[in-house]
Amino acid sequence: MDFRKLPSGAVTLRDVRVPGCLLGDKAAFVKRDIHLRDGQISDTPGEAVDMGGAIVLPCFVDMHTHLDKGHIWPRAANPDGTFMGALTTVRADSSANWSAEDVRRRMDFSLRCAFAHGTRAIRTHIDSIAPQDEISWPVFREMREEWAGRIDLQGACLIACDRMEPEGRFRETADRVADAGGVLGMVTYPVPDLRARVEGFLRLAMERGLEADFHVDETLDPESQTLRVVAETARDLSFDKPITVGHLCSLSAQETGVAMDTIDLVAEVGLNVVSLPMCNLYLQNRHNHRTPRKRGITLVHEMKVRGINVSFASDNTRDPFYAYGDMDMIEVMREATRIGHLDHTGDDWVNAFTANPAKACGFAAPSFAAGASADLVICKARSWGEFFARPQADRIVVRGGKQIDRTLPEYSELDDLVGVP
Ligand SMILES: Nc1ccnc(=O)[nH]1
Repeated sequence: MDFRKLPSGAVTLRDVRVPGCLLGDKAAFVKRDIHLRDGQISDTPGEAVDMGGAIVLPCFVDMHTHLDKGHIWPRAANPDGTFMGALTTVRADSSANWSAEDVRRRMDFSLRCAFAHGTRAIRTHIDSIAPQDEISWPVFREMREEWAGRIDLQGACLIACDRMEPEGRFRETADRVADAGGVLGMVTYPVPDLRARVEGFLRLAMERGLEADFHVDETLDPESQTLRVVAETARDLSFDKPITVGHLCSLSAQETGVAMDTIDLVAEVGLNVVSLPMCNLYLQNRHNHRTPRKRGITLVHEMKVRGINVSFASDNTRDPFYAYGDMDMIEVMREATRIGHLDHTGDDWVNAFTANPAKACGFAAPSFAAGASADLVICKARSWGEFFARPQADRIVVRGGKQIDRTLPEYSELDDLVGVP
């Protein structure tokens, strides 16, 4: 198997393995040949290439990112690695530096990384405390257009619940989001009038026909139970668009009965869950010079058995909320598998990086059927053991039937924006 170059015309990938769960098959992998022709998966063979049993995955969906914050680290490092350190550092940097040009160049950098690693669709949160919404949303719209056909982009506004005034300036932000075809997003903390705020927020979404996406309980304080308020309010309002809830770290610190009761409610209301294990591992349970004891990942196994649509995503990249990351969903798979013990628990977790996030966000479902767009990631691994043992840096990414150039952008491109390390 030549892992450098596929032929440029119609091709048959001979002897590849597709995860069975992506084909509705119970087997861990299904061995088959895949024909690519005219940009699509085809029934008609092309030039045969022996792939030696390589795993083929559909391109990834990264449903929770922050492209507007990406790569500010060199000029805005988190001083102590904590959540508060992240919040205050980002606030200062955004008010000082987030011009349209600054946001555009950093977003484009992240999109090029994501594309090179094999991601085809991304939802990004966009910090939208006025007046930043006026700067970042037009940039997002430009980028979405520029990247159409390579990466499908969705935007969700991001604002803390105590800054979100449903009768005030936030109405304008909601209009801007609606006008851009975006998703209404908010961070929930345990504030005294949270229920009224969530209700006001969801009513704004309903009036505009918008989906909702919440950052919820990103803390290990077991008393932070805003997930219940989001679920109950959505149920009481009969909110009928998809809702995504992200983080949910505090569930992992709560007494089991309390947490399970809340998860049952999440299943009943049909919320989509996205876990961000890399960012959680970085920020949660951090006290300098003390070894962390907790991982912060939400209760993904308990959710999965209850039929909740569970996904994983990148979250932040090289910013104060997460110092590392490269928009690489195979890194997310590797880390999530280690952090959350996704191994030894069945063979269908790959859905949580492909089909589940597509469903949560309404992106096209991955498909290996003839006629589907040929958007594939091919790895030099014949089992999950081989797959997870290496970073798959030599993967092939095929988009629209063609192998893409996977060269990553150089960090030095951003030196004039963010400083030289
Ligand atoms: N984990 C995060 C919470 C809030 N904002 C972010 O950018 N990231």
